[in-house]
Amino acid sequence: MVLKKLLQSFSTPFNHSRENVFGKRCKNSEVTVPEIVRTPYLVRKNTISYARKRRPSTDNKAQPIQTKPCRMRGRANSVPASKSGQLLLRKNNETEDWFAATRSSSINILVTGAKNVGKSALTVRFITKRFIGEYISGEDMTYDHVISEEKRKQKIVFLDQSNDEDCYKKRMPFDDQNLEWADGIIVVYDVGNPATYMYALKIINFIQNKSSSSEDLEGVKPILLVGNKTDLAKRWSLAQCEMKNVTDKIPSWVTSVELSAADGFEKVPASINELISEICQIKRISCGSLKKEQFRLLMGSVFRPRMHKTSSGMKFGSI
Ligand SMILES: Nc1nc2c(ncn2[C@@H]2O[C@H](COP(=O)(O)OP(=O)(O)OP(=O)(O)O)[C@@H](O)[C@H]2O)c(=O)[nH]1
Repeated sequence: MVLKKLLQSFSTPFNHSRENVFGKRCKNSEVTVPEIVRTPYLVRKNTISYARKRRPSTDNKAQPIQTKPCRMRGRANSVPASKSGQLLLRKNNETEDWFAATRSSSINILVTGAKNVGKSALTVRFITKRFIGEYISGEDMTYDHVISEEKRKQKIVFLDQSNDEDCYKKRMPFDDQNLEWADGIIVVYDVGNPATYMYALKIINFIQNKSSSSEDLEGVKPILLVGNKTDLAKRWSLAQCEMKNVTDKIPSWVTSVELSAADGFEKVPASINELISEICQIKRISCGSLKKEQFRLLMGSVFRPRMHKTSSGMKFGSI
C-alpha cells in the first residue's frame, strides 16, 4: 500500500516514468532530465560526523596562498577521541617523538598513492566500516586503531600520507622517515585512472630501490597494492587495456587487490587484515583475533553477506 502510494507520487506531478531519473526522455515533454551520478551510500550525518574531515573551501574568492608543512597531522580538535582510541587524529606538531614512540609500540601502516585515489576513504572504511563522501585533502593524517585479542590489545597506526603537489616535490614520492617507520605499506591507485597506477608502480620501484641499499627491506616490509573505486565500473573497464600493458611490472612479493572503498564491506577488511597478519608474523606478534576475523569475513561473504554487521563478539574494527 505504502509502496503503491509512493509510486503514484513519483508519477503524478510531472508525469515522468521512473526511467526519467536515469537520463531518458520524458514521455509527455521534450525535457531531458540530466543524468544523476550514482552515490553509493547516503552519508548519515549523525552517526559519522566525528570521522568526517573537512575539505578546503572551494569559494570563487581568491584565497591566500599557504604553504603547508609536509608532515602536518590532522587537527586534533576536529575529531574527538573515541572511547577506545580507535579513530584518533594526531596534533600538527607531533613529529620525531611521535615516530619514535609509535615505532616500538604499535603496528605501523603507511597508506600512500596518488592524489584523490581514496587513501582516506580506504583507511576510514577499514577502521569504522563506513564510507564517508568527503575527506580533508592535502594533509597527512594518522589514525589509531586498536584490535583486542582476549585481554591483550594491539595498537595499529595508519599514516595516511597526503600527496599534494608541495609535498610531492619535496619527497618524491615519500621521505625515508615514513618508510623506515612503516611496518607495512598500502599503495593505492584508482582503477579508472591509469596515471595513478603508474604512480603506484613508481612508489613500489622506489621502495625496491631502497631495498637494494638497505639489505632487508624487500620481503620484510609487506606491500599491499590496492586498486580502488571498482564500483565505477565503466571507467574501470576503459582503463583496463591501458593498465594491462604494464601489469608485469608489479614485483611478485607485492600482494595486489582491486576493490571499492565505497562498496567494500568484506574485501577492504579482509585484504588489510591479511597485510596486518603478515606484519604480525614478521614482528612475531600474536594476532590470533585477525585469523578469526578473516575466517568470519570469508564465511560471511560466502553464506551471509552482511554477517559481520550483526556480530557483537568481535571487537575488531568496531567503533
Ligand atoms: N565511487 C567511489 N568513490 C570513492 C571511492 N573511494 C574514494 N572515493 C571518493 O574519491 C574522492 C577522494 O577520496 P579520498 O579518500 O579523499 O582520496 P585521497 O587519496 O585520500 O585524497 P588526497 O588526500 O587528496 O590525496 C572522495 O570524493 C571519495 O568520496 C570508491 O571506492 N568509490
